[in-house]
Amino acid sequence: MKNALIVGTGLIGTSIALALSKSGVTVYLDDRDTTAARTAEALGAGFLAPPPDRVDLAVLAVPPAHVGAVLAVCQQKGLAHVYTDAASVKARPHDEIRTAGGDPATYVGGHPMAGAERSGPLAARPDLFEGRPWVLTPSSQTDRAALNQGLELVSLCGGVPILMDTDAHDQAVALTSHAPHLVSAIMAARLAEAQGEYIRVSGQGLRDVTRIAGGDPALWSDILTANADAVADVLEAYAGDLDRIICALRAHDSDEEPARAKALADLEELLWRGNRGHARVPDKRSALPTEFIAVPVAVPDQPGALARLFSAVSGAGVNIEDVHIEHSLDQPRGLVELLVDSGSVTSVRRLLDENGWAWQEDVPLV
Ligand SMILES: NC(=O)C1=CN([C@@H]2O[C@H](COP(=O)(O)OP(=O)(O)OC[C@H]3O[C@@H](n4cnc5c(N)ncnc54)[C@H](O)[C@@H]3O)[C@@H](O)[C@H]2O)C=CC1
Ligand SMILES: O=C(O)C(=O)Cc1ccc(O)cc1
Repeated sequence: MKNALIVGTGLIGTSIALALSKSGVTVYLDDRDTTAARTAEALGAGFLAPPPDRVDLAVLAVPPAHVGAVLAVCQQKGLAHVYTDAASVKARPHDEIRTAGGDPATYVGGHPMAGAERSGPLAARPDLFEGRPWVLTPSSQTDRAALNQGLELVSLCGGVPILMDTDAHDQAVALTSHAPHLVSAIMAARLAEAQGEYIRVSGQGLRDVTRIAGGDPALWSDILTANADAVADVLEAYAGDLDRIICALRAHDSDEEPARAKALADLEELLWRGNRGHARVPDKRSALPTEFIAVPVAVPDQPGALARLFSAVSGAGVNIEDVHIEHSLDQPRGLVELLVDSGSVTSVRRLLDENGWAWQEDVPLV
């Protein structure tokens, strides 16, 4: 791929543009919000100018409801040889392409399974898609060349391609992304009016399960309404579990021994099933080929402490594959887990010792 056009320079479009520019692709930027497009250009994502000739690929990183119409306009102008999008739902945009007068042959649907709860170009990162699944949804009308260009895009962004049909994609993300987003919002919504005194008593777990509730409500209502039936099916299954658990909690101190036993069995069954489901959630580690070790390090809650830690470790050319930070509110320190290649652990520990960092026993992750 020599050149590309990104339409929609928010979080996802700018992240794709940054990754492509880093790989030497000439990137042109377009957004109906000129501030977003200028910001993306200032970040080094590409050029805010119409492409002088037809580009190899146009990526439409606009909200799902806009994909069909934007594609039809871009195709009418002949801006690119091939088109893809990044929308979190696939069946409805695909149908809308036909009604908007678009050509399905030069289009392959796409959905990178990476993002954030923040929107806009300032939240973008060139490594956002590194090791992450990226679904492509070619239809029977998609040209082979369009699929190949989509695969090249995924590869240039460091993603892991997964081919699916649009309905299977939408059912999958209802389970893994859309219904979980709503549950996160339901939990966070309970806190909106709660007493401040209660909110103070919050642990890291609450932060984990409510993080995605910070997402843009306008974008998420577009996503959820475009996949409404599949999301409602998953919520009904959650409701079944909730009903059973409410009954179990109400019956746990019943006078009847069989009722107490059933209540406990129902509660434990859900908790064990939860453990099994949690163990199946893939993360970056499972997409990476080598064995990684987590090295936990105590880090003081001081300005510049993280920067000093990273520069100490990267001194030996060690690549930090991932970082988990456990903040302890009201504590003068946090725990930072550095994820490194097993072959680098000895040098990492030596560097930490030499620079006065307290590390704990390493934990093999795979
Ligand atoms: N936020 C996330 O974590 C993820 C989002 N996605 C999908 O990526 C797409 C973009 O989402 P974000 O980057 O998060 O949103 P964003 O709000 O950060 O960026 C969207 C951009 O599209 C522009 N835009 C809207 N309509 C337009 C139009 N008709 N023509 C030109 N520009 C237009 C907006 O001005 C905005 O700058 C959405 O379809 C979303 O479903 C996919 C994966 C993750
Ligand atoms: O913030 C996160 O962790 C996400 O999982 C973001 C995300 C949001 C929407 C998508 O369609 C895909 C990924």
